[in-house]
Amino acid sequence: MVAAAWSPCLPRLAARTLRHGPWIKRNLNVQAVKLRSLEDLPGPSWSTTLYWIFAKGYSEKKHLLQCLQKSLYGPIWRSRFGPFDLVNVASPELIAQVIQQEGQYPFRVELPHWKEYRDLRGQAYGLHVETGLEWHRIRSVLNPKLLKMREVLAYTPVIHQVIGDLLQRVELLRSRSPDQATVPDVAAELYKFGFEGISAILFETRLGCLQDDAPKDTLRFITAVNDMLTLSEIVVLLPRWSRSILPFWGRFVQAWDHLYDMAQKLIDRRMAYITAQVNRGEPAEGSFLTYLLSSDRLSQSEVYITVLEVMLGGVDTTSNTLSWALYHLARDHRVQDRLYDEVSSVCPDRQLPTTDDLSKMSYLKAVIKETLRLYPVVFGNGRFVSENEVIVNNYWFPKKTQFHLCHYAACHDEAEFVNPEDFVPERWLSLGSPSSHAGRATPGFYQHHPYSSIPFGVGVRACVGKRVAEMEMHLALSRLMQHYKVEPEHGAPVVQPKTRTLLIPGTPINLRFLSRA
Ligand code: HEM
Repeated sequence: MVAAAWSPCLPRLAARTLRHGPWIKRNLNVQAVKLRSLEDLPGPSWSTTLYWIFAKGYSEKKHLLQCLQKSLYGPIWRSRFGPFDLVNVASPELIAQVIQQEGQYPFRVELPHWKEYRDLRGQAYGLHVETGLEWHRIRSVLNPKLLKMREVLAYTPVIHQVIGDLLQRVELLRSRSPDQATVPDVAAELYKFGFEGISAILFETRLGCLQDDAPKDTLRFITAVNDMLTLSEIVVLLPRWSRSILPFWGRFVQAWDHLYDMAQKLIDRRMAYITAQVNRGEPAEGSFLTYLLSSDRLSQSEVYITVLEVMLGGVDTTSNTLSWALYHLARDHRVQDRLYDEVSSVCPDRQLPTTDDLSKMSYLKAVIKETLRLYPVVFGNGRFVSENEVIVNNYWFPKKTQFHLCHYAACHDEAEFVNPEDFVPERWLSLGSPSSHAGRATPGFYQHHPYSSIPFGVGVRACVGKRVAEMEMHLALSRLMQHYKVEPEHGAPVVQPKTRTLLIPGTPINLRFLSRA
């Protein structure tokens, strides 16, 4: 129903009309309509935004600020804050219109503080800071190793090993808890899982993050990621002169230094190993890093920063999504039982799921999709359309307009999803499928606009780790279900999300893992 209203034609029409100024002809029988401009957009004043962020506590609830502003101004509005002048779009139709006009080399947002740090240290810019052809060059080196299904399948054995470590870790933590079942702060444990998993793929090295005596470097890395993401939001708002008085810039630089040092150390170690192999006349065996180092398409400095950035993309995202999935499964036994039935019928007797098996687990996939709809870890994304003028919703925008894609508001919209705050994986099953739930057959329940929930983004700039993330999450969740039934801790409070660059659990999630043996 909604999908039918979505017209891919507008951007094409827009592209043609732009050359003739801010006018658009809807069809041959209708007079040309004057397009509105940036100045015509509704939106809060500077002081209102400051009031919401600092007095009303939205600084850690930016996802809810999207919903509040959408309810006040409609699906498109302008907001100004610090150095930002944003056009916010918060409906699937308008998000689609922006993405379809993003140009050949889409650009998310300028990160002057990241760029400045890289300049300070003489490092390469990397995937997030580079633009245009340079970004494309790096991305085209990564895509074959991270987005081709055949390549991603090759990472399955090592991910199974890491999941084995996770299961042992859960056992250890249960055995230490007073009720022999509770694992405190599940997100922190899954963070170590995410870190170990992505390191095993990228550095071709096991770090041992899930061991009791995890290397100190690893723990320091985890703190540095947290510091860098938190400080990044602060540093970008502060004027340069404040750096000599306030501690934030110095701490931001220190956090990046830690991250870079560790990535460099791991890559150098692996490089020494590969060089020794080659010197012995043996073929260089390995996957991701060996490919990057031997392809000669990136400089050494680019390899350091690119691997680090891919790693940063791959830790918080999968771990938080898995944490929320377990949180809801623990609270909804109907969903958990159904998931367990699916996993145990496809893989009886705790057989290790293969990727073929995963393709038969539609409910498992629906659980992850629904988790990402309720908690899109990238709750708001950006498009800085620098090459083209853009028309969205009959507004004309000049080149260099910064758009904010309000994904959280879009995927929590009642017009798009019936009872949007409920966790209902059935929404994602096809209507006719035997596993769909007849009782949910509300009109529009199974039909969503294709841009209503796009947690990984869409198009050439979409998440480069999507396939790896899905593989990790599907394998980990199916194996956790084979071993445990999860329940909330007795008297556990409701956990609300908060924003810290990403959307994350606001308080620890403690769960009871009951053995299914
Ligand atoms: C639940 C898991 C994940 C979610 C929801 C997610 C989401 C996203 C989103 C929304 C973007 C921006 C896309 C755009 O601008 O259109 C992105 C970019 C990115 N993601 Fe992910 N991601 C996840 C996991 C991963 C993993 C596992 C990796 C690493 C293997 C990764 C690496 C990256 C990188 C490097 C970028 C930047 C790509 C570029 O700028 O070209 N992500 N991700």
